Amino acid sequence: MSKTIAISPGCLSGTVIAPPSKSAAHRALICAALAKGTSVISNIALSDDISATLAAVRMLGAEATVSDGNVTICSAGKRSPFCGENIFCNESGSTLRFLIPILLSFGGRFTVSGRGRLMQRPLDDYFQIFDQKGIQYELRGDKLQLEGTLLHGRFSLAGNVSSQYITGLLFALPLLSGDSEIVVTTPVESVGYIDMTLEMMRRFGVRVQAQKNYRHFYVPGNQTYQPQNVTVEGDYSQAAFYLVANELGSKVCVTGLSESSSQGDKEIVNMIERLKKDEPVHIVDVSQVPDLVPVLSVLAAKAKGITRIVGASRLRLKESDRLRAVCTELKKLGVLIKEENDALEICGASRFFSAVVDSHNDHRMAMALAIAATAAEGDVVICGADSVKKSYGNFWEKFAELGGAIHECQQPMETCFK
Ligand SMILES: O=C(O)C1=C[C@@H](OP(=O)(O)O)[C@@H](O)[C@H](O)C1
Ligand SMILES: C=C(OP(=O)(O)O)C(=O)O
Repeated sequence: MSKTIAISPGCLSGTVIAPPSKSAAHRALICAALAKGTSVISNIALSDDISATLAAVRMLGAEATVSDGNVTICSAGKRSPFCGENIFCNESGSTLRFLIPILLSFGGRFTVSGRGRLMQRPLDDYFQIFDQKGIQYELRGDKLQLEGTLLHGRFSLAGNVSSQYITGLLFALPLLSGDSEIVVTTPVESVGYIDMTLEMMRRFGVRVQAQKNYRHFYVPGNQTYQPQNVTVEGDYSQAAFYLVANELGSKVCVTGLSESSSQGDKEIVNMIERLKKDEPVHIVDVSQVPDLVPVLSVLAAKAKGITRIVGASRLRLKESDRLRAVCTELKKLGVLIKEENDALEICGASRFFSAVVDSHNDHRMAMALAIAATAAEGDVVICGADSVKKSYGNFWEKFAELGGAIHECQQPMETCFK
């Protein structure tokens, strides 16, 4: 049975260390697995997504030992072709899309699988590449069977569905026996994530030339990842929950964030400043920072004026259809909000009423609703609250440590209201 949590209104206060960046952790673990030698990746939190990548790293042939938030990875940097292995990615889009080209660089026959919504999230740009490159594939339910070997050459794909395809190719192509290029056929969204990939690859000694505003990448082949020790920096997309809570009256000091970070989600700091301005309409383009939308919507509901969150079409392709989920759940709290194809329009100065809301099995929804609950006028009950473990396993413990008034509910739901 999934967890249901009731939250009584009240501000949070205290200090919290931003959890390690999930995006940086995926990248560091993968680069370490591709390097020949020993790398130590420090400040790792074993969320479900990172655990999935860690398991995949072991399937790449690396030994990985976890101790006290540090992962020591000892790898030969390569493995023999696969013969029927299954790589389970749980619900992690990053794990799935980053790993597919890497696994194909070793070649053979294997399955990648997932659960929840994962295998329904788009893979079409990869399928088009497979059709062109003679890689066999069959998607059946939660399992994708693959057979073939990735060869160097020219790869073209769209830039507005998921940057994770580009990251996956960038990781794999330097391992191939000749040079490659990636041609991106539409303007690139989520550029900050590509920067994080290129930065991590540079740290592991691998070079790529990004050209024409990320529409073209030249990737020399025959490169070798060099082992590296990396400390994963704090996560701005998670810090965003506390930073927004502060705008709703809380006093949380978030430590462990790097001001020089290449995380696109650092933009939350500027977005908060913009929404403080007394303007009738705020237009916020989220095409580079999709993960901020659930909590940004909570902020917009309390800001002055109307906020239009635009450039948000890919939000429908995440753990939930996040445009539908945000709209449905904020409406239950009493917010005037409208969903469009690729946008949300939110009326500010809203009151949040007592309600039973649902996370849609989406960690960022659960956490955004928890922040809304701190400023509500009565208890808010969140169903599917354990979805937070996808990215932030101890979110509820931290929330309680900061003074969040939560209690776990037993069914039936009415017992949740005190
Ligand atoms: O590369 C990454 O680490 C990520 C890229 C983004 O996905 P898209 O590029 O598919 O928008 C983001 O939503 C996801 O949480 C993490
Ligand atoms: C979309 C997310 O992750 P992923 O794509 O890796 O599942 C997320 O963390 O919000």
